Amino acid sequence: MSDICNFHELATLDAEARAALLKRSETDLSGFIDKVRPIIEAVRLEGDVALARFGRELDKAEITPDRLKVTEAEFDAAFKAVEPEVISSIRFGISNIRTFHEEQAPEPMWLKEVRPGAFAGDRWTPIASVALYVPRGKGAFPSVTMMTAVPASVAKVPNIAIVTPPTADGGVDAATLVAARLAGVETVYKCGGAQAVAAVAYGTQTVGKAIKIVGPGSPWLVAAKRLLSDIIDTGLPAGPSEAIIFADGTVNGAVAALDLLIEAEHGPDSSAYLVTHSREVAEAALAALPQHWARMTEQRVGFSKAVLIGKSGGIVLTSSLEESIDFVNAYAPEHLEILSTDPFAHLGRITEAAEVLMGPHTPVTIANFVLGPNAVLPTSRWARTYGPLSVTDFLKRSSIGYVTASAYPEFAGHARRLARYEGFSSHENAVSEIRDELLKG
Ligand SMILES: NC(=O)c1ccc[n+]([C@@H]2O[C@H](COP(=O)([O-])OP(=O)(O)OC[C@H]3O[C@@H](n4cnc5c(N)ncnc54)[C@H](O)[C@@H]3O)[C@@H](O)[C@H]2O)c1
Ligand SMILES: N[C@H](CO)Cc1c[nH]c[nH+]1
Ligand SMILES: [Zn+2]
Repeated sequence: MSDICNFHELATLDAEARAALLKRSETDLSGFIDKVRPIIEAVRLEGDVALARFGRELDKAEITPDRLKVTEAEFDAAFKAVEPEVISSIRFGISNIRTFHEEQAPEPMWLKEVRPGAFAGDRWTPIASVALYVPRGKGAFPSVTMMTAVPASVAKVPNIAIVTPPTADGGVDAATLVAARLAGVETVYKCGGAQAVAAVAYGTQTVGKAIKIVGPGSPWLVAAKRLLSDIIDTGLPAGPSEAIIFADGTVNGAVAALDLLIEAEHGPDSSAYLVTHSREVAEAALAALPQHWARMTEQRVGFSKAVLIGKSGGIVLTSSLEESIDFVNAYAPEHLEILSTDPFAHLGRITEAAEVLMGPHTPVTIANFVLGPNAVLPTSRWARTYGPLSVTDFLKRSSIGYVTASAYPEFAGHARRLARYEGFSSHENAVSEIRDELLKG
């Protein structure tokens, strides 16, 4: 055992203790649900006044109802406030994220001739409106702005708005505004957490109603999305960040420790494990933690220590490579690093992970910010059914069908028979001789 980081030897754990390792802070949201219910109701009834009040109470921001929308002047000031080098890195990230998402975008329409003279396919069109949630509690997230705004813009959504908590001075994080404008989004509202979800679900005097909200956030946001999911599409479930560093023993354990700390530093509600069957790697990682903590800020040391000695983090020493892979698949992490000199040797057996980052030169940080794939990813084991945020989250699909006169008789015959079997007389009539006669006359 270690007092700086959990060290679980998997073979020594019973089934209950193993199952506990798979839990996340989001697994039980009951404490948050009850507290966000009145926030949602207040925003529904009072609109902007409630948004400003919660901004003052929860974000400790100097915010008033008339300042909820970011102005042109605030955007311009943001470009002056952010260092040119940071703006250049935002441009670099946006360019890669755009390249990735343009490649990912489906063809606007395809049609296949399923039988001679009969065609069927899909058409994709943008959703009418979307709100992008950019967190601002335990950090600033221009990267989340890039990751949500770029695919929305590639999808050509006509109404895109960002919602993000106000800063103490009643503004918005400057780099978030820079990223928004460079990604093509000009509407930004200063509200966060549950009140932001309620604002875009119901609309307020200032905040426009949206039909969908995407973007990650704290359990406050996740709880509100759950409560409002009947009236707004809440997209993929993206809560507190989490990662598994899966090491096969071919890369130095100190590197594994370095990467274990990446997502562990988001907050005490995050989850982070190093999973390896190599005792040497596990012990080297444990030994390296203090030297890495010595180079981190006090706040991030506090968060990552809380994760690594808490219920959702630490080092997991397995008895074989197979057992490591089974653990990874059972955990279904948001981010997975395959820390190996031959990562592709393992990729085929990893089936449950929202993002798989290959080899020692692809740490989570690079994918979080600038690689191109989307870093808004499903958490809390939702990677078993959801993928990363993508262009298709901002589009909807319609089926297209077209039967020509020459193909019609064969299709009508089969459809008629099935309509009669199911007992739908109107369905049957519509493909009977009645139609032939009406079309002739
Ligand atoms: N899954 C992903 O793709 C992904 C990406 C980036 C970040 N994240 C995660 O998003 C989260 C961001 O969280 P955050 O806290 O930094 O920002 P946040 O914006 O989600 O949360 C801050 C908001 O929480 C609300 N809040 C705080 N205390 C409250 C209280 N007592 N009662 C009611 N509401 C309260 C406030 O409205 C505040 O504006 C982190 O957990 C991070 O790990 C996830
Ligand atoms: N790790 C986050 C997704 O889980 C993305 C991010 C942005 N900034 C830092 N990290
Ligand atoms: Zn991160």
